[in-house]
Amino acid sequence: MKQAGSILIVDDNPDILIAARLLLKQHYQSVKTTDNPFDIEGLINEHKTSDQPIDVILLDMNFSQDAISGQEGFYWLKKIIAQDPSIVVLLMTAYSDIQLAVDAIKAGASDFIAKPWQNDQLLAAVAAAFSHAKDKQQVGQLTRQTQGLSQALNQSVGSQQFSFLGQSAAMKEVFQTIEKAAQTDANILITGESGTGKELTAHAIHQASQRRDKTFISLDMGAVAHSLFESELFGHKKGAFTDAKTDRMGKFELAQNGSLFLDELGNLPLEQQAKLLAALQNRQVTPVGGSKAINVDIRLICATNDNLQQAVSEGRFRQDLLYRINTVEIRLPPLRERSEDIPLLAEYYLTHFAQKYKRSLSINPNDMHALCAYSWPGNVRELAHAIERAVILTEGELLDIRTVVGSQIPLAAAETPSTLEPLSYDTFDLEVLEQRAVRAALKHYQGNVSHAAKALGLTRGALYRRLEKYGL
Ligand SMILES: Nc1ncnc2c1ncn2[C@@H]1O[C@H](COP(=O)(O)OP(=O)(O)OP(=O)(O)O)[C@@H](O)[C@H]1O
Repeated sequence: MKQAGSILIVDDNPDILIAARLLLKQHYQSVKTTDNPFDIEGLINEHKTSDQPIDVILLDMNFSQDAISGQEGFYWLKKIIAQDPSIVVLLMTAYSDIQLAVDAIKAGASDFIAKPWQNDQLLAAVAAAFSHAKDKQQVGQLTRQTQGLSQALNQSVGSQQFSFLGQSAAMKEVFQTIEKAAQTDANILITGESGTGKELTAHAIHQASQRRDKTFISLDMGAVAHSLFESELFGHKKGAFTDAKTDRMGKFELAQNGSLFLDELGNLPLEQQAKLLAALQNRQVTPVGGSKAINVDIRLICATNDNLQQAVSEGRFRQDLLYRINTVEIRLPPLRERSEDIPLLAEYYLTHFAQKYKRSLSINPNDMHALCAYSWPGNVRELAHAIERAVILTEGELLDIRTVVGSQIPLAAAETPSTLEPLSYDTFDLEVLEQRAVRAALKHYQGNVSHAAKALGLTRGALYRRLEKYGL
């Protein structure tokens, strides 16, 4: 059986080309020949975009008639190495000269063959060249992976990992789903408003999975220029576009055997959505400017604060891609719907930032109620930032909540239901009055369903049913 691999033979003597080709063709899948060294560059490029990039070149050292210095061989050898350092070059000359051989190897050739050759000698030299080529390709692949990983690492320095906390029923359900889904290789879609902890959830899934010892790679689609999506996801080959100075691995390859987290997925343009879908279906990616598909084994975790179902109905997102990525969906509730978590989070971030800024601070219980009553439109991120700001600005030992979100927090509001707007009695229709009470409570508690429900003497579920009933 022929071995996979591609050889190019360059010699100005047609007899040599025919003899070498006939011999090597019996052993290798692709053997090309040329008598003109000026063709080399074009042939390398042509093969790069086909399925069989050239692995080994057998290169004559002298092309002009009677030339014996070998200088031409050295010239073309250097050009080949500059164009594609992963190609292995075997030099050939009719003038066996030990000094030439040493110089050729110093200049980057893998070996040297004297013409006329013994067939078994040539075959042994070519086999060694192929094994050298394989090593070089692996080293190149590992170098690119290391470069990509250190780049990804640099990007994540600064984005500190916090504990993932929650004691509300909603968050307990989220934690349970994470545990269950992490055991499988299912694609997971995390939805939720900004700052609700989607990125923390993605890390938690990776950590709870069998892939925890492999890489976790994330890509913020919101921060990538449209023209670069494909290259960021699938990588690119050198020269694929103006700025592609070297081969570069995409995030799929970097996440090989690990987890790939695509944040802000709703930003992906339709054209790239089709390519992402194909990559997920085939479990293969093809770098931009390349032709060889690479097998990938990743768990995909996506996050969005967009409503993707609505994006589908508006034609901004592909239905088939949505089906592919949301095998399991985890919805992170906004903080205002789980105010039971606020004391835990506030204490956690207070301890963290007090330690960071070397302060000793506590929160007044009344102020904790105020924090719970506030609607936190920026969710946990806003709460964490607010606590940090307050730790920095507070002068005494009690955290100064006013500095946290200024006048936005209705201090002690949770304790003064008398401040609710009075109901008007132009009717005694209980349904109308109930509707007004619901509206007033929601307005007063700035949309915080838990607090409004408590003030109305309802469970949250009962309040939700009324919201639905009255179309609120
Ligand atoms: N349950 C939680 N426990 C502790 N910290 C949390 C929790 N949820 C979120 N945070 C903190 O809030 C900040 C925002 O979280 P994260 O980046 O995961 O949110 P996100 O939903 O991905 O936001 P965005 O959509 O804006 O990217 C982070 O500092 C994170 O540590």
